[in-house]
Amino acid sequence: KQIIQVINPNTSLAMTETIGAAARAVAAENTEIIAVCPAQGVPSIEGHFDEAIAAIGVLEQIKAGREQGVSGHVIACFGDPGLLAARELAQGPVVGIAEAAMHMATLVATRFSIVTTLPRTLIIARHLLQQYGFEHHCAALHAIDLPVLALEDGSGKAQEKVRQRCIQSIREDGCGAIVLGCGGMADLAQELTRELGVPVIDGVTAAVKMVESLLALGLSTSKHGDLDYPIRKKLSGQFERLN
Ligand SMILES: O=C(O)C[C@H]1NC(=O)NC1=O
Repeated sequence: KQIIQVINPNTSLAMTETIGAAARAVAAENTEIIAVCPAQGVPSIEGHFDEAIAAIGVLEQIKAGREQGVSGHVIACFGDPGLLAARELAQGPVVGIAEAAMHMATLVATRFSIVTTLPRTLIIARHLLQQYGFEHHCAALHAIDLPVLALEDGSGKAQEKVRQRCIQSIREDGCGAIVLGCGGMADLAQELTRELGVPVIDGVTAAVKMVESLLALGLSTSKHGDLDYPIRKKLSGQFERLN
C-alpha cells in the first residue's frame, strides 16, 4: 500500500471530510488516503493573508507526513498555498489542486473557465495561471460571490450557485471544460459533468491521480537545485517544530 496525504490547508473539519471522501472515491486499490488539516490556522482561505497563515500549517503537515512515511502529498486548496516550500520539505511528489485541475483541463479542452468562491480570490487563480503557464488556456474566471464555508453550511445554496455559474460559463465563455476553484467543491464535479455534458474538473481528485501517476513512474520531487531540502538553520519560537 502507498499512502497519499491530502492536506486541507484550512482548519475546517467538515471541508477536510468532503475532500477526503472525494480523494478516497478515486484512489487506486493500492493507495491509502489520509486527509488532514492543520490543528491551528485559518478556517477558510479567502485571500493573501489567509494563504500566508495556511502555508505554515501545510509545511507542518508535510513534515508530519514525511515522518509517517507517506509516499506523496496533495495540497487541497485552490491557491496551492506553500506549494514550492512544501516541495523543498517533501521527499515524495507534492501536487496542488489548482495545478492538477488546470493540467487535466488542458488535456480535454483547448479552453477552460474557472468557477470559484469570492471575487477577491480570482487574483490568486490569475497568478497561478501565469505561474503554471496556462494563461492562454483559460477563457474566463468567475466567482459565485459566497464565502468558502458556505459550501459546508448544508443549505445547498453555494452548490446551486456553482451549478448555475457553470451553465452560464459553458454558454458564454467558449470554454470546453470547467475547473472548480475550491477544495470544498470536490464532491460536485462528477454530477456536474454528467448533467452538463462538459468536463467539470475538480482538483482534489485530479491531484490524487497525478500523485499516483508520478509514483507509478518512480518520479519524486527533484532534489537537484532549488527544490532541495531547506538549508539547515536554527528555527526559533513557534517555528522550532519545523526544525
Ligand atoms: O480560494 C478559494 O475560494 C478556495 C480555497 N479556499 C479554501 O479555504 N479552500 C480552497 O480551495
